[in-house]
Amino acid sequence: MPLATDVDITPAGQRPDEDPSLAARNNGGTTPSADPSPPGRREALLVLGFGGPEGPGDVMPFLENVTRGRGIPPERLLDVAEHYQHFGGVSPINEQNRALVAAVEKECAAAGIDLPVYWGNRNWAPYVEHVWAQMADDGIEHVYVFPTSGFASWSGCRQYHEDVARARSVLTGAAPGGGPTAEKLPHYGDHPGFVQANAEALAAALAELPEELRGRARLVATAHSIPESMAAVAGPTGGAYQEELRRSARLVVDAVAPGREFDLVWQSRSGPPSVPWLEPDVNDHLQALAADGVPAVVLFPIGFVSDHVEVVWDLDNEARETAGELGMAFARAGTAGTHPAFVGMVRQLLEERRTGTPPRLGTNCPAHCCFVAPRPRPTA
Ligand SMILES: CC1=C(CCC(=O)O)c2cc3nc(cc4[nH]c(cc5[nH]c(cc1n2)c(C)c5CCC(=O)O)c(CCC(=O)O)c4C)C(CCC(=O)O)=C3C
Ligand SMILES: [Fe+2]
Repeated sequence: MPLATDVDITPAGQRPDEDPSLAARNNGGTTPSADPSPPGRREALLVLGFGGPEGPGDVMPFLENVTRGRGIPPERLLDVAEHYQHFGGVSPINEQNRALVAAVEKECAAAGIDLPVYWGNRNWAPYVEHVWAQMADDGIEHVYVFPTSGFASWSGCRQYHEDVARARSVLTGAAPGGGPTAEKLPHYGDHPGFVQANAEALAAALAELPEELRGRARLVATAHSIPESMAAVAGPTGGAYQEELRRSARLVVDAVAPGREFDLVWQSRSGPPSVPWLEPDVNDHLQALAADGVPAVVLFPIGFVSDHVEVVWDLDNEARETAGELGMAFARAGTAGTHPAFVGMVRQLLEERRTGTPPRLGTNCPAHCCFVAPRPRPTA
């Protein structure tokens, strides 16, 4: 399948360019149909990930892909590059997504669903653009897109729609219509499979604490901070990022300790200090808890689906160190990963759409939903 020239000549490490007109396009071309999957249509599932570097030389080009045109200061990039270099320049995220794909393939096969599963990324190879061309080549006519993010916001939902639209827009030649049609699967932070995977992890983390501290430990959900301006427009009526995360965390805590108090705080803030992002930061929050005499904390990163760099660096190193300095006991719950309940959820979301369950939030987003205007790209 030939690709548009500007994509073909994209050097390794540089993401194929974005088409700014996509930002104004409803849904990025991923509107689901209300009908069930027609018999005989050749379909696939695409696990759409964030992407991450696979070696020291990949780190800076990866970071440039992620932050292109987003006004992130160079000092911040150098700082984050160091986090990646602590892991030899390799993010665990790609291996984790490969494992998820393998688990979902197995799950689908066991359920008698005969459908290929592909994997593509926004910010690193295999780029979604190239996987789209591959799927077109393989004769796929329709793709269900499962993003590795279950919540609203430009970063967590709309950008995945835009990734698909970009991938479709660069296809030429044999598939001038953009190759297979596409639909994104819905938000899943409140799905019983996601909740069960996180609840079991939270229970296990709580059990790591000395017994006498478990009852007094504060349960603290974390998610990626985003700019306040992005949070204000998340979802059809705004504020959906925090709302969905809070609901998800509530369901997880209730599955472990019904009605128990918890906090929702933010991690991994980026951007210049002059731009307000969601607060409090998890480290500041630990300070406040310590000042209140809280002796122990259990963090559960509800906003992420695997233990990637944001989790293993920002929580297992930075937040753990903060807690240590404050004399608080610390435990961190694992993410959904390849928990069977989470893998089963992916199959269920797919089956629901194939049998015509009405689209839910995250599938058929209205035009203004989560919309963040692209910044002008820096000129060379
Ligand atoms: C809401 C959200 C999620 C959850 C939803 C989802 O999962 O999609 C998420 C996930 C992730 N974020 C990740 C990494 C990064 N995010 C960055 C920057 C940013 N994230 C943002 C938001 C989010 N990010 C925002 C608003 C920015 C500022 C730039 C912009 O306005 O777009 C930067 C730039 C450097 C910096 O941190 O400043 C990096 C390196 C990784 C990969 C980890 C690995 O490699 O293991 C993952 C899964
Ligand atoms: Fe991020």
